[in-house]
Amino acid sequence: MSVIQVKNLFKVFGRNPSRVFPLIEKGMNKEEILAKTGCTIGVNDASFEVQKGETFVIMGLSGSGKSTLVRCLNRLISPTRGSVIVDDKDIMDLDQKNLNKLRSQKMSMVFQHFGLLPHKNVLNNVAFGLEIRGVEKNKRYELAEKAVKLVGLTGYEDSKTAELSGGMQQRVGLARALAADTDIILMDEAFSALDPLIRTNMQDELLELQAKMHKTIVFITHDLDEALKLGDRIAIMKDGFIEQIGTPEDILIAPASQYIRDFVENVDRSKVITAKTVMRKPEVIASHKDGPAQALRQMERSGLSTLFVVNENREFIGHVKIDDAIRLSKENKKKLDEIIIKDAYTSTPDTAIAEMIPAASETALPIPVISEDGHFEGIVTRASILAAMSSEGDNNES
Ligand SMILES: Nc1ncnc2c1ncn2[C@@H]1O[C@H](COP(=O)(O)OP(=O)(O)OP(=O)(O)O)[C@@H](O)[C@H]1O
Repeated sequence: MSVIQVKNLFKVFGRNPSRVFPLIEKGMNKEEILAKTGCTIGVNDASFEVQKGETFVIMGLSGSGKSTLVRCLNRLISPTRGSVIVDDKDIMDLDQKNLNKLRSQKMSMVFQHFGLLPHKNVLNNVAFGLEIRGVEKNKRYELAEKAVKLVGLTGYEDSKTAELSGGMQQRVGLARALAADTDIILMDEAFSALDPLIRTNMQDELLELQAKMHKTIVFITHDLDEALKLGDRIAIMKDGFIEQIGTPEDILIAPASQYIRDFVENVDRSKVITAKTVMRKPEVIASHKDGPAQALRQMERSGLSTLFVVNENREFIGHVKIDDAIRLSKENKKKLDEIIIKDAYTSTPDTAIAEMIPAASETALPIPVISEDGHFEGIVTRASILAAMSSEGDNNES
């Protein structure tokens, strides 16, 4: 279910912005339009939807339009054209009162430079948004304390925010958004001012929090690694345009333009590409009801020395080796059960292929991919991992 829908959104800065549209239609670019009219295109025809519970990252270099776009979502910046629908309401139709309500109850925002009140202590900063909303005192401190705990700041409630490190100040900013308990959180370069190590910690914590809370997050960053790590989907912007929207894997595997291809060239693909993308259906599998003779016939026919075994619900049971099947068949045993090896390495569809590399190298066997409910989804081979890791596997002509 989409909670934010952005349709053909434009933001043009400067006087009389409407004169820019015929020039855009003529195909003039941002620089030409700036030279001719003095107007700057901040966002150029952006359209996308953000799904409930999704972390949607907007990524691009400095000046590409990310901040402008995210500020159009809560009308901190007024779009020149287009619409932003939040929960079925066009935010352009809201009066000031309802707009304030949207910002305090529906979409909170975490800023790069924290936006805290330096003379107030941590708890009061976190409770501040609730105070504005008129939440009764006991309740707002209860909610604020809960949020402080969530971001790991217990014990610092009485500290002045100005005395805290950058990382801790950003935790306060995040706690404030969490205390407000809005469904949507907009995060504008929220981790960009932090030292690398603290930044990585904050990213990990956001992922952990998000796994529990399932907020809808729009996260702005100029950092590709951060985008790939946090985003369920990523929109990459250039000169106000959205060049591509896709999952991290989509963007690495099928970059939509040369610009994106150049951008992602040096990314460690093995950390982003998952088993789901490289797996294929196993052509030959055995049923747990088969006997050793049947399994041996399957192996001979397909030239395999190992078979994966499933039950009648296609749940993965284990694998059977040819030597064991021969032994069992010589002993005239009827059931595979006693030679099924159950503790082989398996993967889930969401496992990054980087994690599978040691197992793939060690066993040289395909790795079974098992869904959460135990179903045998497919196999990943060493060759498919290697192919996915090299950009040779890309599906493009150039
Ligand atoms: N108030 C403004 N008046 C005029 N031009 C503006 C204004 N705000 C932004 N712009 C221009 O709009 C374009 C997009 O800027 P924006 O700040 O959204 O980019 P960004 O991708 O967020 O960059 P950064 O990461 O540097 O903040 C830029 O060309 C910028 O110069």
